[in-house]
Amino acid sequence: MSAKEVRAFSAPGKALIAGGYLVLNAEYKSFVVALSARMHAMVSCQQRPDIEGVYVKVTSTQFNDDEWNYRLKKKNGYVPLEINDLTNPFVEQVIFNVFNYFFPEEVPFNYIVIQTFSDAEYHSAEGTVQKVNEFKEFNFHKKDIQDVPKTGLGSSASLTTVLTTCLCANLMADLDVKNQDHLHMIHNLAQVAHCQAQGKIGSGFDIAAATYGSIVYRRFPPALIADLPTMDLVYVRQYHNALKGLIDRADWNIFVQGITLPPGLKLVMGDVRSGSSTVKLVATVQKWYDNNLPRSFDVFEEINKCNNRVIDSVTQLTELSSTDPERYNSILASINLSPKADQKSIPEITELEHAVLKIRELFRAITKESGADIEPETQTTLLDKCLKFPGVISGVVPGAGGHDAIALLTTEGTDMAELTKGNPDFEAVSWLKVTQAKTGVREEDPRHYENLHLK
Ligand SMILES: Nc1ncnc2c1ncn2[C@@H]1O[C@H](COP(=O)(O)OP(=O)(O)O)[C@@H](O)[C@H]1O
Ligand SMILES: C[C@@](O)(CCOP(=O)(O)OP(=O)(O)O)CC(=O)O
Repeated sequence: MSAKEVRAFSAPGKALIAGGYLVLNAEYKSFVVALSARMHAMVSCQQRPDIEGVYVKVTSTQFNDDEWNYRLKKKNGYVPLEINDLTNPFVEQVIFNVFNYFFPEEVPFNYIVIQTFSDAEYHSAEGTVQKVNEFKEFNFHKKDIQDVPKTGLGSSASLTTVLTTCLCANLMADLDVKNQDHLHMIHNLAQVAHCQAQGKIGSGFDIAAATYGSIVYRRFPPALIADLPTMDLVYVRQYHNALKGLIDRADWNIFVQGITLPPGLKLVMGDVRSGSSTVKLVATVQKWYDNNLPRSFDVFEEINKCNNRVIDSVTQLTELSSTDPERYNSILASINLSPKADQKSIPEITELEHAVLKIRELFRAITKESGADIEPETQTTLLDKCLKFPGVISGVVPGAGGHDAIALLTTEGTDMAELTKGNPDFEAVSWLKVTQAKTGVREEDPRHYENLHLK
C-alpha cells in the first residue's frame, strides 16, 4: 500500500445451523452458514513525521459517531492505549495482535485510519436513519455501539476479522484475500484477538465463517490460545515469538470445508425480539453435561450423528441437483405444493427433516433437565407453526438456542414475511433480509463507501 492508498474489505455474519454446544468439543463437526449481512472496513494510511510511534484511529460513524484513537510503540510491546480512556476490546486486541505478529522495526505508515460500517441486519433498526450512496445503504443510530440491541449475527466476529484484514493490508502491501496462506494468517490472528477480547475461548466457528464463508467446521484445541504468554513489557519480543509460532507454524488441527445450501433452497432468519445470554447457556449446559455423565456423553454422540446426517443430506441434495436435475426440480416442486404435501415420498428430504427433528428433540430434553433454555416452548411452538407452511423444509433455533432467533430452510420462492403477515402467532418475529453469503472475507472497492448521504 503506497502513501494514502486506501483499501476496503468486508466479512460476513453467521448462523450456526447444526453443532451448537458440541462444536465446543474438538471431536465434533458443525455446519455454519455465512450470511449476506457483512461488516465492512476501509483503511487509509499516511507517514506523519509529527507523530511519535503509531497512531490508529477506528471510526464507527453509524453508532453516534463512535471512534477510538490509539497510540502504540514498539518499545511498549505495541500495546494500544486509547487516548480518551474509551474501550472497545475487539479493536484493541486486533491492533495488539496484528502489530505483535509483524512486530515491525519501522512501520511503513504511522498514521492509520480505519472506517467501519455494518450492514443493517446486525442490529435493531429502531430509531435509525438511512444513509446511502449509489452502491450501499447503512443504518445510522443515535446510540453508542454498546447500547444498540443486536440480532445475534456475530457482529464482533465479523468486525474482528475485517479489522484484522485491514491492519494486515497496512503492514503487508501484497495482502491478497484470495491467497489461502494469507487467509489462514487472517483467520488465526482473528481467532486469537477475538478470544482475548471476549475473555474466553469459544469454539471460533464465527471467526471461521467470517473468514472462509459457509463451512463444515471443527475447532482448534483451546490450549493453543490459552498457552500464549502475557505481554512482558521488559522482554517485549517474547509475545511476538510465541504469536509468530502459533500463527505460522503450530498445527491448529481445525477442519474447514466449504459447503453451500443446495440450489433453489435458502436460509431464512427470524429475529425474535428477545434476548438470551450465550455465556450463561453454555455454563448451564456444561454443568448438566458434567453432572450427567456417561448419559450426557451418549446424548451428545446421538446429536453428533444427526448433525452429520444434516451435513450429508445437504451435500447429497447439492449433488443430486447436478446428477439428476429433473428429479431434483420435481422434489423442489413438491415441497412447494399447497396444502403442504406429505414429504414421506421424498426420502432425500425426509432424511434431512428427521435428523433436524431428532436434534431438536434431544435439545428439548437437555432444556428440560438442565434449565438452559436452548429450545424453549415458545420457540418450539413457533418452529412447529413454520413447518406447516408449504416451501418450509426444516427449522431450528440457531447457535446456542434461546429466545433470540429462528432459522428456517425453505425453497427460494418462499416468502415468510408474506405468509405470516398479520398473523398474531408471528407478532414477535421480524424476518431478516439475509441470504447465504457467497464468500468469507473479500476485498471491496473503497469508492463504494464514499459520500454517504441521507436517503
Ligand atoms: N460496528 C461496530 N463498530 C464498533 N464496534 C463494534 C461494531 N460492531 C460490534 N462491535 C463491538 O462488538 C461488541 C459486541 O460484541 P458481542 O457482545 O460479542 O456481540 P455479537 O454476538 O454480535 O458478536 C460491541 O460492544 C463492540 O465492542
Ligand atoms: C453454544 C455455542 O456452541 C454456539 C453459540 O452460538 P451463537 O450463534 O448463539 O453465538 P453468539 O453469537 O456468540 O451468541 C458456543 C460456541 O460455539 O462458542
